[in-house]
Amino acid sequence: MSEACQPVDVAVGVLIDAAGRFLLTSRPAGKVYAGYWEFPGGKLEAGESVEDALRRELQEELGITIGAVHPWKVEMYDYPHALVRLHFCKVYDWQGEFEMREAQRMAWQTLPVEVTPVLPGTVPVLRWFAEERGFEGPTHRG
Ligand SMILES: Nc1nc2c([nH]c(=O)n2[C@H]2C[C@H](O)[C@@H](COP(=O)(O)OP(=O)(O)OP(=O)(O)O)O2)c(=O)[nH]1
Repeated sequence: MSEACQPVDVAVGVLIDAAGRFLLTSRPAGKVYAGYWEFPGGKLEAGESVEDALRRELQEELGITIGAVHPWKVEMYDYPHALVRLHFCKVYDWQGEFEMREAQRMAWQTLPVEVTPVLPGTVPVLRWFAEERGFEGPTHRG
């Protein structure tokens, strides 16, 4: 029971390209919410900072080396499987070719997001983008 109350810290990368599009990736088979679209990232390992974890995860999952990490917002989300604390960071530069090392899919998106379904814990980010960009209307389908 006590484990369920302890939040799991997750580093999440919001990659933004020169055209203002952001990168979503689908969750691989075998994970909870497989097939749902999210921003790439993963859990912090013991002793890791958010930035360290993000660099490691994006290298492992996407094969890219990221440049500066800009912390954006922190959001808690209470799933049936876990309470997560999501550390969303903006990233504007990276090196290397994208490789989907976990057989995920990737999609550069703008508002409204076309891919579906979107992970519940990802939806707030789309609202923040909408506020920043003066976008009105639904941010995603479904
Ligand atoms: N990467 C990512 N995770 C998110 C987002 N929104 C959201 O609620 N989450 C949740 C889903 C999961 O419960 C958790 C991330 O854990 P994960 O299982 O993907 O992390 P991981 O890659 O370290 O996985 P593993 O090594 O334990 O298999 O955060 C998001 O936008 N991106």
